[in-house]
Amino acid sequence: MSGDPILSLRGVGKRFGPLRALDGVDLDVAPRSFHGLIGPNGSGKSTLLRAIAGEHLPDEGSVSFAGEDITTAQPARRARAGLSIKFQITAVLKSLTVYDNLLLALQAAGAPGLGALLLSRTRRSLHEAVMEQLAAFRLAEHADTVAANLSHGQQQWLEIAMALAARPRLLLLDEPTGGMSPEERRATGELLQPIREHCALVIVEHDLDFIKEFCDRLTVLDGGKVLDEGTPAEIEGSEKVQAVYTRRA
Ligand SMILES: Nc1ncnc2c1ncn2[C@@H]1O[C@H](COP(=O)(O)OP(=O)(O)OP(=O)(O)O)[C@@H](O)[C@H]1O
Repeated sequence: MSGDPILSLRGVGKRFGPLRALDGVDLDVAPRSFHGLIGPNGSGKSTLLRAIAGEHLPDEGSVSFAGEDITTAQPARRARAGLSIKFQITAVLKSLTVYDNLLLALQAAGAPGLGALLLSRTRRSLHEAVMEQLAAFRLAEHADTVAANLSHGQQQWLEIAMALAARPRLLLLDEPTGGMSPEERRATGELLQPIREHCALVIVEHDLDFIKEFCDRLTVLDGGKVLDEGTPAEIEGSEKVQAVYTRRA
């Protein structure tokens, strides 16, 4: 990898009782690169993402982000350092409009306390940023739509737009295309491309065709260990990986 990685994991382990969900995982993610985590069900992908996010602290090993050791840092400190997460569990407030959801995310990113929402001056000063971000995720024409009335795919895009509100240097996505139509899935790949200008991405996905199209590198987990790592072409040609997927198919 040329230059220092933005994210670096060494020997990360996580147990749940007797189960070793992660076992000696190493991972390096270059700045502004897209890195996919793949592997069979139960191989540890979500647990690894949660260890990076700070939702589960690892029992062993280290996690460093932008040169800072964040192995045991609270999620808020990770966010301040420039790490943002969108998980499968929705963060969208469904009774609010699309516009107000994104406004809240921008205010939470820039100003402490939600009371600022009541200040119309704050709303005005953020209007351009809200509309720009909505346009980037094909949601501008739905600004006044109540979030509950969006399609499933549009709700996912709104969540991603919200997770990007703080201009993070690394975004973590856990199966963002789950439940999407093929067209929404393709569009998601396109909508994520421009974030490369300022942000790296670590993404968990089951859809191999989707992930190999737009990730620079892939890490394959199996039984909590790294089975292989490489470019999508290298992983596609990996006999170890093929053996695991054939075994589970
Ligand atoms: N909070 C928890 N408590 C106990 N066991 C857990 C917990 N979270 C995950 N596990 C177990 O750890 C292992 C790895 O789970 P994880 O969800 O990380 O896998 P995954 O690769 O993301 O799977 P999937 O593709 O099905 O989402 C599984 O055996 C799972 O049952």
